[in-house]
Amino acid sequence: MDQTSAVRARAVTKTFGDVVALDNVDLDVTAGRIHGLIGPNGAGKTTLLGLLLGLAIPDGGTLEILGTRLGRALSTPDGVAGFVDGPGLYPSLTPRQNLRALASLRGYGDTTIISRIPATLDEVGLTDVADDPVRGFSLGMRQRLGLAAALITRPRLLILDEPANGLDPAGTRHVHRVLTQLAANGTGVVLSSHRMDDLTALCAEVTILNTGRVVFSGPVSKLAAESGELEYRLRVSHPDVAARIAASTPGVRLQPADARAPHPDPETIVRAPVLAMDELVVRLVREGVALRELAPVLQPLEAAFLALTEGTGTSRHETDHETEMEKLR
Ligand SMILES: Nc1ncnc2c1ncn2[C@@H]1O[C@H](COP(=O)(O)OP(=O)(O)OP(=O)(O)O)[C@@H](O)[C@H]1O
Repeated sequence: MDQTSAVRARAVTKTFGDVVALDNVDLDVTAGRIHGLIGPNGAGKTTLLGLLLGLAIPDGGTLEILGTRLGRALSTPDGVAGFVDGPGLYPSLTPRQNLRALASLRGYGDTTIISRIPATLDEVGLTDVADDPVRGFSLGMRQRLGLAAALITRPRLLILDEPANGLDPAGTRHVHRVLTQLAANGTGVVLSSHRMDDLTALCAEVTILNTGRVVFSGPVSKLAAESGELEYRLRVSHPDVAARIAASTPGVRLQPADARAPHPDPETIVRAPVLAMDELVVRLVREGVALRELAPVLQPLEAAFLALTEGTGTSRHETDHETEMEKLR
């Protein structure tokens, strides 16, 4: 057994009636890394997170968490914490009381855990509202408290479902810092999210699920490299000259400008592999065209995600819906 493995899933399958939510899924998460889990709606992410948290049992395959193979019992594996479908909180209690209650519910009512409550609330930025009822909290504040409830047990594997949901930019940065620090201290993190910017910022590795199957798993850099051509947005001092140079650079194709993104400076959109882009930039500069902005229209992770999953998302829901419609006709 690899000492650094936080999750090792092999050929995991889970079905709900006719729906195959997970189909022969392999997953490797290394201790001390943040591993992104992505997929269209209905891809099986929540189902997989639920298995890792011990909320359900796979129908087939094997699941090792922190070096221990999971049995058939429905219980959170030792060293694991987190939430799916939003954190479960008591609205009438304060954050401090919530953490006490959760600690004792999980059998962690000892003084060590209780004594960590103030520092944990501080870690997620809730000290000022530690004694206010959760009922009046915003979505972002609830998310922070959910994170605190997971952190207080000092997990070695943290499972999070859209932890930045409802957070403002400062809150998002705060949560990013907390997760990065946690991973630096050796905790493995599985982070399911639809927010590609969060995943790009935090994850070195991702697994992409589509209709219950793994369509990619590995380093984000490999995924970006495999995505081949990307669309780039250029803002330059002389757009007409830039368009002419782009059109004559091998491997570069001019694209229609993005009408949805009006901008005071006209933009040039091109599609090209990275080496052709290098050549274009060299040519622009040589011709005296100043480059003011050069950025991918879509982040490489998002582009690869769309390429791997486009047209198939929610297909099971649509099929179900169509079947229901058939019945009604
Ligand atoms: N308890 C359940 N009973 C029946 N079907 C279920 C159940 N849980 C999940 N499913 C089905 O399993 C499939 C995977 O669902 P899951 O919630 O894991 O997807 P997801 O990737 O988390 O989607 P989303 O991004 O919308 O949260 C879907 O087709 C869903 O309808």
